[in-house]
Amino acid sequence: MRFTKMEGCGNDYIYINCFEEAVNQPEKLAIAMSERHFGIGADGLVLIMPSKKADFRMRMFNLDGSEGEMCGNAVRCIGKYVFERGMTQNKEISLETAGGIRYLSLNVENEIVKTVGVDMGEPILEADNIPVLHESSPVIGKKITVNEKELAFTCVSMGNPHAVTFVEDAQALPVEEYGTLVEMNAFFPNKTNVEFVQVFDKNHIKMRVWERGSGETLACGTGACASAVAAILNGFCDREIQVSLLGGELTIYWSEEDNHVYMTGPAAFSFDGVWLRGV
Ligand SMILES: N[C@H](CCC[C@H](N)C(=O)O)C(=O)O
Repeated sequence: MRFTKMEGCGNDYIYINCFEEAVNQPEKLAIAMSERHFGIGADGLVLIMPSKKADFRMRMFNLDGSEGEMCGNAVRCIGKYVFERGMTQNKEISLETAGGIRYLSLNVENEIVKTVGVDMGEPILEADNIPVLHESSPVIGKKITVNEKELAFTCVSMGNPHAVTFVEDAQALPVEEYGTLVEMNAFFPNKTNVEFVQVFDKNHIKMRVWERGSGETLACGTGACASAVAAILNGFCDREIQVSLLGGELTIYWSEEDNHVYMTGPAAFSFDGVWLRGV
């Protein structure tokens, strides 16, 4: 089975073109391929598929085999993939995901996709729809105790669930220890992705992420959007924010006009390969 390794800000997935390859057990394949010693090594698996509702369809699986509804970094990578591999000539592309249809806008120079802008839609702030167990919406400052330390979370769904907390020093934080505890906390019926955010100024934040089903990754596109929305809701930032991640930079803009969140950032090919094991 042919595959392609791509990354967006260091958030790396294995991409399979399902117009050419058949994948029968994506959950198992995600676990096998994502494993670094017996597999390829990645944060998970992404399938590029035909769609009845949009130009293309994406399914994404975390490294533990669980399916995520949305993935911002993968959405940008798919834009680069389908354009540069001749699957479309369009620079405006619609993509069906389990979290809704997303609209991509490719910035192309000499037939190379330099960056991809994505209309990530409206952030979901109703507790029941994130979902998080909480009496009121929006969910701002929800207290969760991890290892005897109380943290306050702002909860946002970008199609997939995120819990964002603001910290003094993101670099010094025990992200793995705190991340697991929050991901698994009973307040989150579908578990959650967890973001630790340090505010530099009104237009610049740093984010580390603990991803549901994958652990700490170098970046998370939906997490960057959720963190920007949370920073704005808490009055820390203006509507255009640069998000510095361990693996790169994203620009997020939450429009007052249409309430949509817009993400712009890079996408890159790493290598093509052929998978020789089963699942
Ligand atoms: N890294 C992805 C998000 C994956 C989310 C996944 N871990 C989930 O279970 O929701 C991003 O760039 O948006």
